Amino acid sequence: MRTLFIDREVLSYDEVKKIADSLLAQTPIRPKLGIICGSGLGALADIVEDRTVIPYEKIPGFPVSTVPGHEGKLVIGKLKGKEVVLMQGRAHCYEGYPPQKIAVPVRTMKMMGVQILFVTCAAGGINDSYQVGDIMIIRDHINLAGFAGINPLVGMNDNRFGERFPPMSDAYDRQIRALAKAEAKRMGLDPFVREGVYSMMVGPNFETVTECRLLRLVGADATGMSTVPEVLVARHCGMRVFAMGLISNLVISEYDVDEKANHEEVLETGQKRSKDLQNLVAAMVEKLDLA
Ligand SMILES: O=P(O)(O)O[C@@H]1C[C@H](O)[C@@H](CO)O1
Ligand SMILES: Nc1nc2[nH]cnc2c(=O)[nH]1
Repeated sequence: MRTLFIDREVLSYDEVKKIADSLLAQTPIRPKLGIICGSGLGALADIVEDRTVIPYEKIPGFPVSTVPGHEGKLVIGKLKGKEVVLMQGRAHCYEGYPPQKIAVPVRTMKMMGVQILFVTCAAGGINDSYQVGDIMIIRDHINLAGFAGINPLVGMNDNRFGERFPPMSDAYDRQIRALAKAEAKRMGLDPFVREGVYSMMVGPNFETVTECRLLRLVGADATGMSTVPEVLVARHCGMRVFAMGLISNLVISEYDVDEKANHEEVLETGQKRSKDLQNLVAAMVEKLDLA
């Protein structure tokens, strides 16, 4: 097969299948739902029962998280009686991983039987009406990293994973977003729940003031350093996707002010909102049809 330079990071269909089979051999659970926990949001794993926990280091081919707030464990078990596989933390491109490597856990989940993927992240609020602690249901994204060629689908395409040119106009499942809004309302969380557009920069630095202003101009409501590669790969392999970002901080969009974005605030906000996120995810999972 002709190789592009990134192909050394692309695990083949058979290699991913091998990882999935070895994980399934360690548990009686057959997950249909996958969940990825963003920065400081790993407490979602606390509501998973009957669990098998496998550190990413023990899974050959998995990218290992290196940043605080990402435990780096795969948790397989039951949530509200439904069989799930949850990633307690993720790896990011800014840690030095090519996006093709970020794709590995998502494709592994698909081969384990996952049909629906929930993705969570921490994000900086750009929309003027957003406040720290808001939960933004992601309606669409802007793949700014993709504008610079950083896209996990770049490289030879194996049609067994998915088609060469996947559409992305319907990336975020309308029905599941409606379910999230309905459940948030029922639980009285609606004053904090928004729906908006997420933009992905690679990071690891937070944005400059002018970058924030640019992002606002192009229609982004919140910005982060993850989620998009996972969503692209999940849609490529035919999963339904739901994603939400916790507005962990507000971006700095005024020149010459003293405030600065920082990772400590991101983790603190995650802790404060962790119960609400757990409850919202649990309520949604209870109602999801995972036949
Ligand atoms: O994994 P997520 O996207 O939740 O993490 C965000 C982006 C950076 O990793 C970190 C910055 O504080 O939070
Ligand atoms: N790029 C970016 N990522 C974040 N993750 C959490 N907050 C932020 C932010 O303000 N900017």
